[in-house]
Amino acid sequence: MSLLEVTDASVRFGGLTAVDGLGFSVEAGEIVGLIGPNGAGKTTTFNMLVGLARAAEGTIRLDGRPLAGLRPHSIAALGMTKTFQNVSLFMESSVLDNVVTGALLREPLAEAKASARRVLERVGLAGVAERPAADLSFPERARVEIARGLATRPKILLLDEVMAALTPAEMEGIVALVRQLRDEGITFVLIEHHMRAVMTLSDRILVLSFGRKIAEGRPEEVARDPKVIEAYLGREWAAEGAGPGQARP
Ligand SMILES: Nc1ncnc2c1ncn2[C@@H]1O[C@H](COP(=O)(O)OP(=O)(O)OP(=O)(O)O)[C@@H](O)[C@H]1O
Repeated sequence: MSLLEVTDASVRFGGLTAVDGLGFSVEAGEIVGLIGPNGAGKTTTFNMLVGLARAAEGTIRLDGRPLAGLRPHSIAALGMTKTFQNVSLFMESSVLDNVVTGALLREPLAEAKASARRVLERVGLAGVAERPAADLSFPERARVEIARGLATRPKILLLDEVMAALTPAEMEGIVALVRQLRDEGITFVLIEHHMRAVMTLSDRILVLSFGRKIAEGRPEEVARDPKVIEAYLGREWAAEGAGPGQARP
């Protein structure tokens, strides 16, 4: 049995089908990349998985358990949570308090604080625990976002563009952190527009276009798939070759 199994899932917003008959599975210990053009349905897929968007059709199972009708906190308690697109920390709050919000899912405040400190140690941020999140560098903020997810003690953590604001050199540290966390037993699905990062990190890649899965396979297979090059990669490779990634928010 796969850790996560999605079968024929669709999400609609009025007349728009943002996720269209999607099926895929994720094995425990994998790092799976989710790529595709803007508007392809990647974030909606994550929202559907964690209970923030309702699947009109299809089934989602975590460890064999159907998630239909469950709210985000219940799904997080079962072991799946996501980070928010482009990092969305409480900037005025301390790094520690940002991470405590994740730990409070499972524990009362005093224990949650102790757990959050352990998580900050794990991601290399123990030294900045008391600082406001706004004081941190972009790579440190990406670590806090990951730490907040980790604090919920996920089996599977969905990362939504946590590297969006990073330079290629800064991404290397996050890539190494994700690998380390996977080696410690956490499964990842990541949405990322930085192709070098997603290609290096992922064991397997799913490609979405207009809400449908158009390809799936090992990074090198996906990278030479003509459908993927046409729908997405041609543009992304060209953009990366032309200069630095996205502007910082
Ligand atoms: N809450 C919503 N209400 C209506 N339409 C929505 C909503 N959320 C997303 N959509 C639409 O659903 C489609 C898929 O959007 P989604 O954000 O999932 O794409 P994405 O692949 O994550 O894009 P990006 O790479 O730009 O983040 C888009 O057409 C988007 O405009």
